[in-house]
Amino acid sequence: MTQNRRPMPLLAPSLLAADFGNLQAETERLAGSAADWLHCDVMDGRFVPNISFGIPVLQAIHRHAKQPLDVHLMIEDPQHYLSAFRDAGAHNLTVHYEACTHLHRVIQQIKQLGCKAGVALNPHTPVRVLEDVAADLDLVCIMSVNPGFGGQAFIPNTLRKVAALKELLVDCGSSALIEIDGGVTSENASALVEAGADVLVAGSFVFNAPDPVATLAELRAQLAATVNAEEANR
Ligand SMILES: O=C(CO)[C@@H](O)[C@H](O)COP(=O)(O)O
Repeated sequence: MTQNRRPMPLLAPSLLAADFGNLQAETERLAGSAADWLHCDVMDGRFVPNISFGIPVLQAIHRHAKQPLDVHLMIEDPQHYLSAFRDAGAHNLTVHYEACTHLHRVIQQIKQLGCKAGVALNPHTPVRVLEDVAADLDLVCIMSVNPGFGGQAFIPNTLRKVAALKELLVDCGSSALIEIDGGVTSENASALVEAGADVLVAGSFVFNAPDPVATLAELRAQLAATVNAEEANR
């Protein structure tokens, strides 16, 4: 029996770590890079103890972006703002499990808007809470730091969580991608992909590097080697 080749993991640099004074240049320089998506962190100062940017800034990023915008809403009551973020250019809309009383309804709303629907889980939230919505999801984002700030240390328990989520998605017949967000570097990227991650978000590792475009290319090459080695051992 022939087994399907695993798709290459996607890279989503987080613009939270970019130079906000030069967002046009920061976005444009990623145009020809190994970035598959541009990760945009929206924070409201309520769900998380920080405020980043909102709809007008997302609109501005979208004007200059060549890649789809992967929008991570770290906000309370996201249901009130979904269509505004879609209109501003969001391709993926990810809401937090912890911020949604009526999560199933919010997921349906995102899909009705024509966006890909994602749910993010804080580090303390077990993956099993997604059992009854997994089949409807396009993306599950596992937070590997506590949300709110860039530049934090990766939480090692994430690796166990990725494997548990992979199992849950298979059991539920879900084709949702597994995204990891927070503290991702070349040190943990291969282990994350081996555990089952499909999308890696990296902020400070990319933007604090002397050459973010070269860093993305190196990460892409590293992950290609990881996947190829995995295929060779199957
Ligand atoms: O959502 C968040 C933080 O809340 C992340 O997207 C960070 O922006 C990732 O940044 P690094 O941990 O890679 O610096």
